[in-house]
Amino acid sequence: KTSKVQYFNNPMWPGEAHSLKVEKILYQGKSPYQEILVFESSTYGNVLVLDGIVQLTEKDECAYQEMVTHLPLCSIPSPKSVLVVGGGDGGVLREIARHSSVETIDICEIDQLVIDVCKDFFPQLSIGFKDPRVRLHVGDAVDFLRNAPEGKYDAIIVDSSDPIGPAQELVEKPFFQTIARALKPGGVLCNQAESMWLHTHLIQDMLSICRETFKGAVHYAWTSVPTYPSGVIGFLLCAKEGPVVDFLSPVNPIEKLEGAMEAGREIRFYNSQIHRAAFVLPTFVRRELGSH
Ligand SMILES: NCCCN[C@H]1CC[C@H](N)CC1
Repeated sequence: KTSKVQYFNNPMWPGEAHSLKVEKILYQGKSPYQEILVFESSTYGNVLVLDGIVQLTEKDECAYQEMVTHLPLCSIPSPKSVLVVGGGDGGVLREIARHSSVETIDICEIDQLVIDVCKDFFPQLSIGFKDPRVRLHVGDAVDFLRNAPEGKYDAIIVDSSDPIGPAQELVEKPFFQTIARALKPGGVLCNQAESMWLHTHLIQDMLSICRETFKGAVHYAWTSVPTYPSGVIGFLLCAKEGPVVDFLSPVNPIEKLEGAMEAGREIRFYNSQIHRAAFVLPTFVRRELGSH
């Protein structure tokens, strides 16, 4: 009756696969950048797949979108201008909207079709585009950041897919240098940074690039996302030199946020304790990443 969809038999995670039971295929298409699939799963709600890689499911997207957003934004006193790279599903925008100190939210997403498809099939995420502070730029973030004014943003969130498709350039040093230039002194970057079980070499490379590029704190953090390969995903938190940022003690705790309900849904995953816990690393990771 219903087929199983195998994912992750992909060069990013050789030798492993993860299946989700498919109730119904809702959309299949191809943009100039990637293949796009949306299906209704039997236990995780609707699922978004790009080039055969699960990007999000309705059931567990809260873990990723809330952590990738609140780890940086709760680490600085009063974020005003924020940039999202990628994030075309709108979930990160929904989370940023909870921060009433934020005045402008720029988003640079390369694929208009992802935005359109998510508006049709993921209303709980695309609600993020409704916030009046959001300014959408459809195009390549490498160009966008190269042309961005110096010192414009308090926070930049790179909500990218994996570096084997359109997101390949987003893990290279020149890109991080344009991010550092676009941040205010003491500004912060949060970058999607793959799994500690699968990609410590890639994480090491990104960490050394970030330690050279950002003179403030640089930390790896992680969280649980059951439908991502190995069930966990990481984040790189980087601070530009300037007012000191201590990622491990949130100065702007989420509990204070009055905007919680404005985003059309209360917080489901993030809290101040899980913020601190995210930076606690297993021994093999500290050894392999040269724990700082
Ligand atoms: N905004 C949806 C999350 C996009 N982030 C990536 C999805 C694919 C994963 N392998 C890595 C994170």
